[in-house]
Amino acid sequence: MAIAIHPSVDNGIAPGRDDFAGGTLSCKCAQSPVKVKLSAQTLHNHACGCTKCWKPPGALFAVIAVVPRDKVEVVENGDKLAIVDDKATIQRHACKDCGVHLFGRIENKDHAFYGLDFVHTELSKEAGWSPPGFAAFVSSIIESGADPANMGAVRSRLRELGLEPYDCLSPTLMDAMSTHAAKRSGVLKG
Ligand SMILES: N[C@@H](CCC(=O)N[C@@H](CSCO)C(=O)NCC(=O)O)C(=O)O
Ligand SMILES: [Zn+2]
Ligand SMILES: [Zn+2]
Repeated sequence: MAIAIHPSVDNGIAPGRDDFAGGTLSCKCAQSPVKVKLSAQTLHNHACGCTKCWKPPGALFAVIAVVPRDKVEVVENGDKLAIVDDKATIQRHACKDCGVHLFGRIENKDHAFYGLDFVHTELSKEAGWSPPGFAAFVSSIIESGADPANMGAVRSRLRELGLEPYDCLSPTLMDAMSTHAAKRSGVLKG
């Protein structure tokens, strides 16, 4: 049996829709779920193996994308949200009852990704979200208890799904972070 990565990718990855303009995320509470409206398509969707991103029960990876923060609006039951760790770079706003993360926000204005919120589009009923394109922080699954001896098989399965595995972010995103740092230090002009 193939290694289960995440329920939204294990049976094939649904394609995105070019004209897709957003949808509503709901937490897992049967009563009074928290709802967050996203008024844009997401970007840079990826599987993430880090210990901090929310994963559904049994999943090895989270699936997480970004969306401009001004396109994110809490529309129902926002009083149930609390920040998981206010010292983290990404402040994850989670439902206090079911534990689902509705959005993760960077408040540091100097961060390369300031202005983008992190979201899990599997929490929406709408179809057409951008599909995940790579896997980040793959080695980090060991920090959540995955068997180090199984990492070859995990990386093979990710490649089979078209999710190139990296142990940090993708080269595109790492280049964006380093470009931001080089501009801030003055090494790069412009
Ligand atoms: N080994 C650590 C890595 C955690 C980590 O650096 N996670 C990244 C990616 S999260 C979305 O892709 C990150 O930027 N974290 C900042 C934060 O979470 O605040 C681990 O697994 O914990
Ligand atoms: Zn909830
Ligand atoms: Zn993560």
